[in-house]
Order: sequence, then structure tokens, then C-alpha cells
Amino acid sequence: MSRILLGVNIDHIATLRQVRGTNYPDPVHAAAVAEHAGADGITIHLREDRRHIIDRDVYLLAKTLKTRMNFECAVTEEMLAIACEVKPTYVCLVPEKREELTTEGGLDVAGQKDKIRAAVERLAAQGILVSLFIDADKAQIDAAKEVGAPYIEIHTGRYAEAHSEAEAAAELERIASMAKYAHGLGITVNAGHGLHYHNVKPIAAIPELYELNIGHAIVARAAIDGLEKAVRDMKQLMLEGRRGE
Ligand SMILES: CC(=O)[C@@H](O)[C@H](O)COP(=O)(O)O
Ligand SMILES: NCC(=O)COP(=O)(O)O
Repeated sequence: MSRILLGVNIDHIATLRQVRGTNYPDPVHAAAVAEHAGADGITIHLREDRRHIIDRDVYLLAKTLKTRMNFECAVTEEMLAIACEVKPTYVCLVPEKREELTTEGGLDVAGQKDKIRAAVERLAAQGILVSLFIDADKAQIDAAKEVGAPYIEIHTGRYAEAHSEAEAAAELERIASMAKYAHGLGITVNAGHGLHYHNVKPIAAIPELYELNIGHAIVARAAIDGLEKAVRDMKQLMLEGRRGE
């Protein structure tokens, strides 16, 4: 049985901070906790609108991570320049729409090969391993190969959001067959988006997958699992305050 790795996406630790304009919770701290718990890597998505991860996080994480950074970004001059300066282990190029709640689909590599090839070459020249976040689609995989990307990340959003078991099974089959196809072309295949505690096992069973990137569900689980201690700690401090301690 081959190993499958977990990249923990900490974007939504930063969401909690940004929503109040506080300096906590700190994604840098969260990354250290995730690494201590066994994360194989840390994923962050620096959105153009800086709605969660901000530049400061990227630069600090580059210094503090003990595993490796998977830096997700749109294919823009601003983001490519940051990536080339930070030099994370991985850059995953993703599509981005300003108004979306989260990433809605894969990058159209086939429709903009010259632009993506130039980005891949520019990042690779800095020693960065480039991944393309794409749908489980043969034309997109062929295009990823053509532009020289050594990695792809298959978008699992449609599987995660399936409205029926039959739809989920069909999506799973598509992801599995496209993972096999891409792997056969010599591409290292990751997957992610919308994976959670009840849908991850069938995806993790796909033998060609190297790594899963999971964020929202892990942060949500942490909020519930950590709540009991958080409430106890607050009550204890209130008691100490009342006692004049
Ligand atoms: C590219 C991808 O699937 C995820 O990283 C997703 O884009 C995360 O972005 P949000 O955390 O803003 O939803
Ligand atoms: N690339 C997918 C990712 O990093 C995590 O996505 P999600 O688990 O937050 O949906």
C-alpha cells in the first residue's frame, strides 16, 4: 500500500482573524499545530482580495514552516512576482473570481496554454514545483502535460457537492480514471476541494493520488472539537479574575 499525503489548508484560520480585524487566530501558529499533528505540508491561498491569508502570513510561513508550503494563487503578475520572491516548494495555479465564495472550477489550461506555459516556466526557473488546479478532464490534463506542469491537483468540488449517491459515484469514477490517465503521462496527481470527514475515504483509496489538500472541514472540526477546552479555559480565567488572582 502506497502512502498518501495530507496538505492542510489553513485559509480559514485566517478567515476567522480577518472577519474581526484581530491579530488572532494566527495561521502561523495554526500551521505549527497542524505540522505537529502530522500534516505533510501546509497549503495557503493568497487571494487577490486578501480576504483570508495576507502577505504577512506568506512571508512568515516561508520562514517558519518545517514541512513545505503549497502556495495557491491566480495567474497574475502580482501573484507570480510574490511566488518568485517567496520561493515556496510548490505553487498551485488556480482560477480566481472576485465574487466567488470559494474556487468554483478548475483552471482552463487548454484555453490559455501560452499564458500558463509562461507562468510554469517562470516559476520552474526559481526551482518551484508547479501544480495546476484543474477539473478531471482529459483535455485539461493533456494541456497540463503540454505546458510542462509536473503536478496537477484535481478539483474534487463536484464530487463533494454531488446531490445524489449516483452523481457522487460518477464523479468519483471520473476522478479515478483521470488520475490514472495523468499518472500514466508522468504527472504527479494531487486532489482537493470540499473534502470532509464523510467523503474523503473513497478519494483516498485512488492509488494514483499523491496528496490531498483539505482545509475548510479540518478547521470546522477543530472549532467544534476545541470548543469544550476553550469554554473551560474562559470560565477558569473569569473565576480567577473574580477571586482577584
Ligand atoms: C484552489 C482550492 O480549491 C482551494 O484552495 C480553495 O480555492 C481555497 O480557497 P478558499 O479557501 O478561499 O475557498
Ligand atoms: N486545493 C484545495 C484546498 O486547498 C482545500 O480546499 P477546502 O478543503 O478548503 O475546500
